[in-house]
Amino acid sequence: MASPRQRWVLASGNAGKLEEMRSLLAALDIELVAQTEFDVPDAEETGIAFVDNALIKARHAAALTGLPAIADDSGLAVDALNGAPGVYSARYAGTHGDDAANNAKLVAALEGLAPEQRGAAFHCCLVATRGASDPVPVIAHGVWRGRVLEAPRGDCGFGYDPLFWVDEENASAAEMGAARKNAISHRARAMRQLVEQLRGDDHNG
Ligand SMILES: O=c1nc[nH]c2c1ncn2[C@H]1C[C@H](O)[C@@H](COP(=O)(O)OP(=O)(O)OP(=O)(O)O)O1
Ligand SMILES: [Mg+2]
Repeated sequence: MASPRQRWVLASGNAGKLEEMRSLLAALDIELVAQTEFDVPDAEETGIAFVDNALIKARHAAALTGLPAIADDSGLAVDALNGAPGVYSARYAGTHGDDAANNAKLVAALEGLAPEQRGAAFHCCLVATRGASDPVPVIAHGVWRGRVLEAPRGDCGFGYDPLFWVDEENASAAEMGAARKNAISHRARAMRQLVEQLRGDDHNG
């Protein structure tokens, strides 16, 4: 008899991320439920590194739901700002999740810099934990390099996408469309690694 379909919690409150994670995880035969469906509040992101915060978020959701969980901690590291805003990307301008204010602050911080001085990388750390005290969480990391534009371009995506220019695509992350972004982004790269590890995982049934 086939085993029942597994349920996993997606430990994120970010609608843009959730949509991308769902489409990137479509290859796995598991039921994905957003943490908000269980009234799980946002975890406090006290970590120094992306992986710290991803672990915090995954364990938090697993502890409150009793289900295995997948979390994403991500952000933009700008070369000219020595890697800032980094893990503080979501609260760069002060208010958590205020994309417009964060983008405006980034544009101002890089004012006057030439294109070759505007390099940046999106990072995505994904963590899958089978429970709140899983001693062997699965960890993956993806990086996507680009340049920060002087002004936003495009309407797709979320966060810093309108400011993130990708030379090889001749488009910003907000212009290339979801399918293309999900083929090449930091999150796509991390998710491919995560799925590969979960597939080869005895504990995953
Ligand atoms: O593909 C992306 N395209 C554009 N911007 C992005 C992307 N990936 C991360 N970002 C930005 C959004 C946010 O400013 C920060 C993530 O912060 P981060 O704490 O991981 O997420 P969050 O607080 O929005 O949701 P949650 O913690 O509930 O998953 O980096
Ligand atoms: Mg967050």
